[in-house]
Amino acid sequence: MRTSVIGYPRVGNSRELKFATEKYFEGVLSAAQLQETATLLRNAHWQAQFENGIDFIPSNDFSFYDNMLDTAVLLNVVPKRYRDLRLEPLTEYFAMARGYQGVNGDVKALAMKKWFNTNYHYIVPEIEDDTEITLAGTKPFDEFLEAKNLGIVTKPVMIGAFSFIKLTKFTGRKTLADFITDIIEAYSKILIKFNDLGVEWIQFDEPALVMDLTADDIALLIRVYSEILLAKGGSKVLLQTYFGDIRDCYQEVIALPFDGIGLDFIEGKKTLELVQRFGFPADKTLFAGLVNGKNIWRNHYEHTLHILAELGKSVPDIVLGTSCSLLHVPYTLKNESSLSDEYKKYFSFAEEKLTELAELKRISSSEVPVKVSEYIENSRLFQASRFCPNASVQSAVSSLSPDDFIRQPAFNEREKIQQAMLDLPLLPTTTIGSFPQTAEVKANRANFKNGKINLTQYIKFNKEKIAECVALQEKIGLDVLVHGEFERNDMVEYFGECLAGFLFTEKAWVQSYGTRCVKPPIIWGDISRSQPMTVDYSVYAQSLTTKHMKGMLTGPVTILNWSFPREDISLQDCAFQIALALRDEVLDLEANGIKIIQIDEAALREKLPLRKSDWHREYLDWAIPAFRLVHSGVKAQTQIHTHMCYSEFSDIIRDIDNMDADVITFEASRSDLAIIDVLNQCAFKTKVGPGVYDIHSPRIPSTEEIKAALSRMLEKIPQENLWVNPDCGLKTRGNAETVASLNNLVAAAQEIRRSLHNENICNL
Ligand SMILES: Nc1nc2c(c(=O)[nH]1)N[C@@H](CNc1ccc(C(=O)N[C@@H](CCC(=O)N[C@@H](CCC(=O)N[C@@H](CCC(=O)O)C(=O)O)C(=O)O)C(=O)O)cc1)CN2
Ligand code: MET
Ligand SMILES: [Zn+2]
Repeated sequence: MRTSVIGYPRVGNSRELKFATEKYFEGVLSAAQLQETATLLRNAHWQAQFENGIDFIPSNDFSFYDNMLDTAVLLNVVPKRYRDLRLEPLTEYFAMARGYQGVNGDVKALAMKKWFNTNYHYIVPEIEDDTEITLAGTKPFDEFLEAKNLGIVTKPVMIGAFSFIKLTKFTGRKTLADFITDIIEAYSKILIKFNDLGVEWIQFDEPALVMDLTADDIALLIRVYSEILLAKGGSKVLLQTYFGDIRDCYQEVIALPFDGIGLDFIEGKKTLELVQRFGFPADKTLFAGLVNGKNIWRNHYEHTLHILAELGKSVPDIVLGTSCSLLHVPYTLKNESSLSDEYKKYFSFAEEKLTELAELKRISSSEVPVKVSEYIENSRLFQASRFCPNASVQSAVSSLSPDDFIRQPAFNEREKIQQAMLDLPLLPTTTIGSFPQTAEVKANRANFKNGKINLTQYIKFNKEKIAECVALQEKIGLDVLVHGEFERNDMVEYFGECLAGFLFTEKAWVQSYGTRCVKPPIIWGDISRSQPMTVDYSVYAQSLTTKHMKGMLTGPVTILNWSFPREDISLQDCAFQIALALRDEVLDLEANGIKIIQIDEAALREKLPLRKSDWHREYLDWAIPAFRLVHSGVKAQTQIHTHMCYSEFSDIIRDIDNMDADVITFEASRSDLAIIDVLNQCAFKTKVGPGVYDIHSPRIPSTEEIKAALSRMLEKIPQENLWVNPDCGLKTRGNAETVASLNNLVAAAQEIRRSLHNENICNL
């Protein structure tokens, strides 16, 4: 049996790519130096896979920012506004990813969206009417040759044409029909080029096939591949799917002239059934995704070998692989020196997953698999229960009643009470919570962790930063203030560290977007709160100002979705455990005089099942109640805010309203305010702060630009319901651009307020 990896992490075992790229952005490293780091990383990643005897090692999975963006650039899908900047190729590439503000012009970044149900984000390509789609680059070919020169034969991977089309925006009058021939031709040229290079296998990633597909989608899939595959020559083509099963197109896919088909047996609930029911062609290779590419738990060999045996009954040629790219897991447990082996033996990061593939290959080739020592050792891990339960947490969850999920009084009644109590101006201005996590803020935390400073010194520094931040916000003229989140490494990891039931890693970084990484905590046991987590800092911040200070918490669904969850209890139970812990925190904040409390549910949309039929039953029916459980105990006077990143929620807008928050802020600027129409159509009751500028870019928005955004919002949103705020937290930004942007935001709000005031008087 052979083994395959769909994709490998690229940020570097010690985040080398992140640091090099950020230094390149600062002008400290040259493009050539950045390229050198990239080369070293690619080599190291191929080497690690080679040493584990992986038979199908990916190339072209490397990216300086994102693979969708790479594909767009390769296909010449570069919008005119970036081409007009006349920049060097690498600078133009980063201008699309992050925006550009410099001597050559001022252009916003392309939109960024969640990559299916992961915390990774991709750049949304834009095809304009005059876009000339053609093969315009050499990256996949160069990287194949680079590996070949090291003596490693790789399987180049590309985002497949179907997924590329589905995730790309057509911005002009023309539609897909006007471009399809060119897209097919460009992909055909890619195949011809691979064929010329003597590539044995090419992998086309088609995760979009696990979504609900229409008849038109299926027709498109068939057309695209019937034509592209005519060009494959001697090379073999693997159609790789992941993040679910391909129930809507399985029969069509197996009838197409692919040489291999990659299926996900982890998230694909129906994958095994599909293969058994409809069969698998004898002339094709099945790439069976059985080593989980998303979780960090050891693979259960007995289970995996059982599925392989089942498949073996009807499929002659099977390659064992990962269920998706390993991009979504950290590099290696070898970096973890504090975590005890008692825990570590249950975990498997990317490198350990390579070992698992190697071990499974060895075991399955043995005469008596159950006698192989690795098999025996693995079985032992799964025999005993490893969790130590917390009876009081479990009983609190099981005794929840429907009333615990309902806040009283109803929205309309408390809206009036809050209006009188809070005395806010029209179009109140606020921020999402975090202020820049500057080098000194990170260094303070690093020094405390390394024992260079003590707890008192650590807290003193954070309080000084809070005081500066409050003074700054007052100077800028914001209405509702925040403490700035200087004590938080990350909005999820911080709460994980405060709550019982979580485990932590030191270096287990996973890429989220561009150079930004997260270190998801691991849920090990039942979750509980042993002491207040945010009250001291919030109360201190409130003591410095007469304006309202927002308490700031991360919601239960987001904490769960951005952690590595345990797999022995349901996600619902886990979310309710977290919700109960946060509920106590909310009540403590309220009891200590905090009048506005924000409970971020940044990741609520992320784990919405990819298929509509699963949305409510499998997810929303517990996720929305988990949020409600956190805030249902507060008084009418207390205003509950929530925040969601990426406003891809038009299709679940009712559920969002049903979270029953008083105010929601969300990302809107980078997706062109598209959500505003939806809010209007569905008579959304919650007050809204659609972000007026993009914080993922260092670009400073002008006052005029923000005023234009607000004017557009006011066409659809009643003025008394509108808040003014950036898209998301400011932690990734620098101080200078933050102050400039917020000054413009407040100026824009004040000007619009004045014109509304005059209008309101005229209307009297
Ligand atoms: N979990 C999560 N997912 C999310 C978001 C989020 O905020 N959190 N936001 C959305 C966008 N995604 C984002 C993901 C990461 C970051 C981000 O800023 N990450 C930071 C790391 C944040 C962090 O954990 N910082 C730690 C560790 C900092 C660090 O690198 N320390 C150095 C040493 C200290 C120094 O730099 O001086 C080290 O460990 O080597 C801290 O501050 O304590 C980064 O990549 O740079 C932002 C947005 C969606 N998904
Ligand atoms: C990714 S959502 C971020 C919310 C958080 N309160 C912050 O401002 O950083
Ligand atoms: Zn956000």
